[in-house]
Amino acid sequence: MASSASSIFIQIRQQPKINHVFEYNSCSITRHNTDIVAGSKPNCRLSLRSSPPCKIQPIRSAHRPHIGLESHEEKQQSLDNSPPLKIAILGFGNFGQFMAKGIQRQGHIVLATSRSDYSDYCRDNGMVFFRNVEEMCEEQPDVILICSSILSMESIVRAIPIHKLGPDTMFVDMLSVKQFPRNLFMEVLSSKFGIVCTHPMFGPESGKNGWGKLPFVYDKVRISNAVQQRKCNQFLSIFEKEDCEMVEMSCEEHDRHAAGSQFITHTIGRILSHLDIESTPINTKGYETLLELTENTVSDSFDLYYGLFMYNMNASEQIENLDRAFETVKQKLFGRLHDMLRKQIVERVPMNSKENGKELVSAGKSSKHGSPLFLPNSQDMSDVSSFSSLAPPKSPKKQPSQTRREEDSNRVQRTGM
Ligand SMILES: O=C(O)C(=O)C[C@]1(C(=O)O)C=C[C@@H](O)C=C1
Repeated sequence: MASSASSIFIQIRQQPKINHVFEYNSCSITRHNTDIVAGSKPNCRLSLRSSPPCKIQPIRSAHRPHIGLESHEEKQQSLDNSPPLKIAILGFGNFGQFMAKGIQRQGHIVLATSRSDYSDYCRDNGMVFFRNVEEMCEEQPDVILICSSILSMESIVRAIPIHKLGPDTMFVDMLSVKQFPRNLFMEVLSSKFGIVCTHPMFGPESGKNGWGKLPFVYDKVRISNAVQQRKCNQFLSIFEKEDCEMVEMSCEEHDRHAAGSQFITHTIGRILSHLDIESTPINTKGYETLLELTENTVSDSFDLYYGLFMYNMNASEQIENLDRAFETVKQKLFGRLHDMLRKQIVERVPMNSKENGKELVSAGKSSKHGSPLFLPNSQDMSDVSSFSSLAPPKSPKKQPSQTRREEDSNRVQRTGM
């Protein structure tokens, strides 16, 4: 049972070639080769009533789908002539709604369910909202599409009344990690169901101006027959037609790449957000990029970020890599300082002079030769944490004259270098 009575207005954008007529509670939905757009200016009006249970059925079909075609054109034509998919979205937050719009733009039927009630939104946008997943599954959707957060996927999938679904139902997820949903689907679903794991590498922010050229990753994990193949092709053609860059990739490979790219990006954005970086009157382009990155990152939920970490087995390694990289950069900086310091000591500071003491090496003081020395004193240097790997740790027993720098100086003196 659909949770709420809803009206859909169908507006046809161009003169269409009619391919199919669908019936929804005795109303016909005509599908055209061009767009079918739900909106407020109706060319025809449909009433979707909640009771008796809605059934969406093709009642006339111009062409039967033909699987196993040779040419790309033929395949595309066959897909265009196939009845639209009934795509049931589980998890209808910001991301689910964003995906639903694209799915609808490509002429497919969107059913949705979520913890929160989106019946008004769905009614206004020509989609059908179900307050519970049982009723949605009674509609026998072609595709069950998981758009939930990573953290809630398992409970959502386990709650699907699988016995109500038709054979050849395709399960698709759009989570930001891939091995976890694949393994879960394989564990929970019997072999008759098809599985495609996908990841649009964009979302409501990055895809707000269109999906063209944005990567869409997919892995056809299990396709058992021609009907599933057709549904899978039809589903993927949504993104092809939106001009996404289609990337077929295994779930393992995806997770490896995503940990080193998306997870690192979100981590840097979150680190920067803790610096409270703000716009200045003299922003460089690079800084503008950082500001934008920070803003985009923190506008995503922490759950998303935590999911990228917790459910991608490569993420911990990336955190460690990041830590090491930061240490390396610090050591490069302080190491250079150390070289400079040594040079100053070797070439310009009289080693046996009292001037070698704390007063002389303070910034701005002059050496015996009259040139200023801009070096921190030994105490300051040994306080710099990264420098400590270049100099031995401070020992309370040692006198200041016994720091590594001064030991070096003494060695230089002794060897006459
Ligand atoms: O566009 C946005 O709002 C996003 O945050 C998209 C974004 C990302 O850029 O990291 C977030 C989650 C998806 O997995 C893919 C991409």
